[in-house]
Amino acid sequence: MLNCLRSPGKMAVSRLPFFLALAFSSLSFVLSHWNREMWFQDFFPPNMCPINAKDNTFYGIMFDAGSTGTRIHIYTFVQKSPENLPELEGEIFESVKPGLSAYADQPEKGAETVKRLLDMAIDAVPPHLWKKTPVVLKATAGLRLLSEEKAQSLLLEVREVFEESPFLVPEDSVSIMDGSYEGILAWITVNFLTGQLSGQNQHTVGTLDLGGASTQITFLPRFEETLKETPGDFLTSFEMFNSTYKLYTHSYLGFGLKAARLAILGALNVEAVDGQMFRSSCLPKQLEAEWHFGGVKYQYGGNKEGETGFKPCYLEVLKVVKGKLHQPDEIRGSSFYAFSYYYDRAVDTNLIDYEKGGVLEVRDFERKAEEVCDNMEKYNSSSPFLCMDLVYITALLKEGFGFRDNTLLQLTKKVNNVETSWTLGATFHLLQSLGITY
Ligand SMILES: Nc1ncnc2c1ncn2[C@@H]1O[C@H](COP(=O)(O)OP(=O)(O)O)[C@@H](O)[C@H]1O
Ligand SMILES: [Ca+2]
Repeated sequence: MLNCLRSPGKMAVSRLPFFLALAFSSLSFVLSHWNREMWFQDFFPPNMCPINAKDNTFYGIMFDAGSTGTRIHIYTFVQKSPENLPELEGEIFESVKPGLSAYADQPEKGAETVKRLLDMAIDAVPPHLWKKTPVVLKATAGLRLLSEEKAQSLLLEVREVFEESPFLVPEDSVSIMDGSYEGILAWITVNFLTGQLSGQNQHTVGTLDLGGASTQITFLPRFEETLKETPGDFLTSFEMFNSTYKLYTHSYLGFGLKAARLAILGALNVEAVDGQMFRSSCLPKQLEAEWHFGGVKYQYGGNKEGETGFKPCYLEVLKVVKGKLHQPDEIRGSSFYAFSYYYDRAVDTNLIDYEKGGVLEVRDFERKAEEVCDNMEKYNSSSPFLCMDLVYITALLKEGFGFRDNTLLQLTKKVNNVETSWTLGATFHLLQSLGITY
C-alpha cells in the first residue's frame, strides 16, 4: 500500500528476530525508494488503497509445471503494520497429473488443466484483490525436453488462460525456467523456511531436488578451494533479502528419476520406440508392461533369462551415472536437505514417515535398495520400478555427486506447513521483480 506507508526514508529496514511464523519482516529488507514505489503501485495503486486498513492481505500465484504434474501455489501475505514488511501467512496448494508435457500434441487440453487449477485461485483470492494478484507459470524439465515448437504452443495456450483470468499477468508470466534458477529458488525456499537467511549467523543448508526429468544440487560454498575448483557455469550470484549469495548450483537435465529409468533401460533419446521391448536387471524377471512418459509409450520388462537383483542392477545404473556429474569435494562432509523423489521413495519404503519426513544417511538408501532388489517378489505390490529407483538414488548420491555413505540427508516435504518447493523462492523473486528489493 504505497500511500498507506510512511514516507520512504522512514521505512523500517532493521533486522528483527526471525519468527518461525515466516515473517518477511524478520529478514533484512532494504527497499530503494524507486523500487518500493514500483512495487506498491503495481499492487495498490494510490487510489486503490484498501478502505479498511486492516484489510492488508495480498496474494501471489505461482504454477510449477513439472514433468510429472502441474501444481498451483497460492501464497498469502499480510502487511500487519506500515513499519513492518509483509509476512507470509500461508499457502494453498493443489496439483494435477500428468504434467503439461504429456499434452505436447494437445496444447489446448494442457492449458485446460492449468485453468482448472486457476479456478481455485478465483475462490481463494477475494475479488477486490484479483487485479493486484500476479499469476506466473514456470515450466521445468518436461518442457525443456520437448521441441521448441511444441513447448511454445503449450506456453501460448497457458498465456491465453492467464490473459482471460481476472489476475495480474506480468510480462513473461509463462515461461520455461532456467535449470539453475530451479536449484537457487529451492535453496532460497528451504533456507528461508528454516530461518537460515535471517540474522548474522547464517548456517545455510544445501538442497537436493530430484524431479522426474532433471535433478538439482545447490549449496553455498564455504571454502575458497571450492570456488576455485568449480567450473564457472556451476556458480551463480543471486541477490535476495538484501544479501548476495554466490551459490554452487547445477541442474542435470535427463537425470530426473523418470528420465533415468529410460536411460537405464536404454530408451532415452531412442528414435523409434514402437514395439521395442526394453529390459533391465532392475525389474522383476517376469514383468512385461507399458509405461507412458512425456507423451511417449514405452514397453519394458525384466531380464527373463538373465540376472536380476541389486548387484547387476547397480552395474547397469552405474553406466548412466558414473563420471557424468561434477563432484565438489566440499559436499562430502556436509548434510543436505533432500525432497521430491528422494522423499517419495523414502516414504514408499518406510525409511521415513510421510508426514514427518526424517533424517537418513546415504547408506540407508543403499541398504533399502539391496533389500528390495534382492527380494523383488516381496515388493511386487508396489511399483515395478522400486528397485531401479532406489539403486538410481543410491548411485546418483554416491557415484554421481560423490557423497559419503554417512552423509546426512534431511528429508523434508513441508516446513511449517509450506511446501519445500522452488515456487516460494520464485514468488519472492517475482515480488522483487515487480519492484520490491529485499
Ligand atoms: N509442491 C511440492 N512439494 C514437494 N515436492 C513436490 C511438489 N510438487 C512436486 N513434488 C515432487 O516432485 C517430483 C516430481 O518432479 P517434477 O517436478 O514433476 O519433475 P521435474 O522437476 O523434473 O520437472 C515428485 O517427487 C513430486 O512428489
Ligand atoms: Ca520439480
